[in-house]
Amino acid sequence: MALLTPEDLEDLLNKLNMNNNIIKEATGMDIAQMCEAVYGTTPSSQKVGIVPITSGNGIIGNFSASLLAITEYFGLEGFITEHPDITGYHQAVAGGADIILMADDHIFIAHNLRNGKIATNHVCTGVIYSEIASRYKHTDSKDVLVIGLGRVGYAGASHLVEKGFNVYACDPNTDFMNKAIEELGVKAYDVDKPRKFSMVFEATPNANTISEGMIAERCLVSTPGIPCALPDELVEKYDIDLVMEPLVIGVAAMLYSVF
Ligand SMILES: N[C@@H](CCCCNC(=O)[C@H]1CCC=N1)C(=O)O
Ligand SMILES: [Mg+2]
Repeated sequence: MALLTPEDLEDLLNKLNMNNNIIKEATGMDIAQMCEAVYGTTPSSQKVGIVPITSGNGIIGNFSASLLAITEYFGLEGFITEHPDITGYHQAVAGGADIILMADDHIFIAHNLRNGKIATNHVCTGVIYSEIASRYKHTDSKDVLVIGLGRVGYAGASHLVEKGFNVYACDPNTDFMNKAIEELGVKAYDVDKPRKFSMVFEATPNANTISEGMIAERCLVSTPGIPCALPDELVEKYDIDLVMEPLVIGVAAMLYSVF
């Protein structure tokens, strides 16, 4: 899984506001409304404890600070514990946190200590970005293209199938592809028989995974990015609404999913 870098997290709130405007324009809803629609919840002044974790590659600069910024963006009180790891976890609980946010290199969780709900970043990221793609208002198609069937892509494809969309998917990993066909009933996107989609959800660690044959003249591409799935020439040539932000939108979904 691609680990965030401090550079990915620079200028986070500007990126959030920019993407929120694109989401509003393309779907008629902002990110808070979208999260509320998906999870049926709203914030109610929960206190969020953010615990830095030193395992694996260790603490990522700006990561905890980004989580605090996101928490406050949604009107919640947040705090970063002075210590990491177990000592930090103890400080978060003793400090009255209702929700704990913490991540090692494999799993990033939100855990609500009051109602027991727990969420992961990879599932919530897949769900919210695929939801954004599916709500594109400039189409009446039910076809959505999902590029990438790893932990994030699979969660998004599953969400779209549940919502009744026609999901076409592609992933170079045939095991991932077969699993999604068998378990979700997605159709394999056939590069030899290109179809042009107005709604695309991409979740891969590679650049330029979207080719010209895949997209309609006017389309919405929704992706956590890192790197960008769209080649520059396509962005110039077509009228593409691109929703691409590496962390905040996924964390917003995590919080709403445990309220
Ligand atoms: N242990 C570190 C955080 C490690 C987060 C690694 N996970 C990712 O980078 C995932 C989360 C969203 C996108 N990639 C710390 O507490 O500072
Ligand atoms: Mg990507």
